[in-house]
Amino acid sequence: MAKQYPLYINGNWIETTEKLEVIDKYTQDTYASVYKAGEKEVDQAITSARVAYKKEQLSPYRRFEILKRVSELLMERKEELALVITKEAGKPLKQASSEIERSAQTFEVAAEEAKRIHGEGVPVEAAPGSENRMAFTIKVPVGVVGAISPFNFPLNLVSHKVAPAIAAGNAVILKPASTTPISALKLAEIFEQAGLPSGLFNVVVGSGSTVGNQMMKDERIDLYTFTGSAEVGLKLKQNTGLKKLILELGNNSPVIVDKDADVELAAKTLAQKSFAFAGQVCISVQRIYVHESVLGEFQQCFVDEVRGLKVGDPNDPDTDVGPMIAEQEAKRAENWINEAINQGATVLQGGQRKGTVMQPTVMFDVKKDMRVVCEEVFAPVVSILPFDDLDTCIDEVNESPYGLQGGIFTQDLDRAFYAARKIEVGGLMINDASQYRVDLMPYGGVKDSGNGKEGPKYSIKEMTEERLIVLNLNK
Ligand SMILES: NC(=O)c1ccc[n+]([C@@H]2O[C@H](COP(=O)([O-])OP(=O)(O)OC[C@H]3O[C@@H](n4cnc5c(N)ncnc54)[C@H](O)[C@@H]3O)[C@@H](O)[C@H]2O)c1
Ligand SMILES: O=C[C@H](O)CS(=O)(=O)O
Repeated sequence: MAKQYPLYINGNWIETTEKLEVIDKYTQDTYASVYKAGEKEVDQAITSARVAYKKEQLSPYRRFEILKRVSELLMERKEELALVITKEAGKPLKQASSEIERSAQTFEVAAEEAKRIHGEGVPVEAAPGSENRMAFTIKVPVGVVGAISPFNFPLNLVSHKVAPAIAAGNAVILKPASTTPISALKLAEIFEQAGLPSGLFNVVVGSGSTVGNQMMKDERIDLYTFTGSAEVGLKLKQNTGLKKLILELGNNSPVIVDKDADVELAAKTLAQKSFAFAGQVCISVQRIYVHESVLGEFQQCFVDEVRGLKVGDPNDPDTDVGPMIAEQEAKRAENWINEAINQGATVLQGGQRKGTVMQPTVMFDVKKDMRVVCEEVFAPVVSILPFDDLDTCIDEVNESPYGLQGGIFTQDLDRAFYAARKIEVGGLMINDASQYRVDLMPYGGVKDSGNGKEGPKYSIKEMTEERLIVLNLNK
């Protein structure tokens, strides 16, 4: 029988009357089931977070110790946890293992940051009439953080919310994606083992329209941190009133291969990185703008590399591209490809789908208003778009409503920096794919890709308030 996972509320493992099945995304068999949170459980989770926040004022050093221990335990349980991600998300094993390592890093960095939370001196004595005053700020936690996470990095994107929230002294209620909730429940086990007091971390599983909806309307949550689609991000913005809201949303990442690029480096890097987790990564390369003078060389090398990717069973340690999260998503990608073909596009490689597995696909002869180009494809599909003038290319790059990360391959520093100033993104990679991310760096988008930054140091800034203290002295 498939393993059953209870919810984690106030340090207790809770079984409810309804269960949700978690499917193995490759075999489509039932992998596990999870007890679903109803209104009562969501309410209990928020109440216990509020109570624990008031009661459990952990010192920064204690927060450091707990988060450091979580990081160690993640590494100790790496194999088991990687397998969970492979089953519940369909992520190829080697990419799932790397997610565990990254998650351990996220916790380690957050642990260190817990010891560096401080305010600053404010020179109020410089203002006329304030000569006898001194002032400084302190950083205080926001209180209760409501976190809602997507399916594609079920552990590390949860870690990016929970680790900084705890480092900053907050309590958390997490709603993971209902397709991939097991990693989050495993994290709760690890927190318990690491000694986090009850109530500071709670996991409630259920759909967006029930659990998510209830969370976003509850006045007792002080800050929301959401990663997911722009569509749901907008709903949160419309429903969370004046509460603080961090939004990490979608993208359709551009990368430019300029006339003086190291074409082989560009082609190999982009082929290796663009199809990771079947393109279901928010910073996946989607639009590759290639200078006409290097187009032939790039295309040949890129397509050859893509042909070498191993596609299929995510349990195979050599697999590069596994299944998508659901057949309906793979069918959507297939429809977008066919729609582009009907409008004149050609397929240089791939294009076929078998169940949930979509072949890594390279499109050419595309137009900028085709969905595979202008919307977020979130599938293993990239388009090659030729250009001859860098300014016109940058204008086209910036026509996208999104702006998370992008890239440019060039050996000309002037052109690289020119592009860095002009391209409207949260992060630009020079001589790398848009997918570059290490967990300590500031990460977040502009325009419809959201607002606020993640990366422990930056999330802690978002998840604390700066309080001013002024001393009125006699002399
Ligand atoms: N910018 C980033 O850092 C980043 C990272 C990963 C994924 N993403 C984006 O996430 C999307 C894919 O993930 P997804 O399909 O899980 O996204 P999604 O928006 O469908 O779901 C994200 C989360 O929101 C919940 N949700 C759904 N409807 C809700 C509602 N009405 N109220 C409250 N919560 C609700 C879901 O249950 C899930 O937990 C892509 O657009 C991708 O680009 C962005
Ligand atoms: O899907 C988007 C993620 O933010 C990518 S990563 O985990 O940061 O690499």
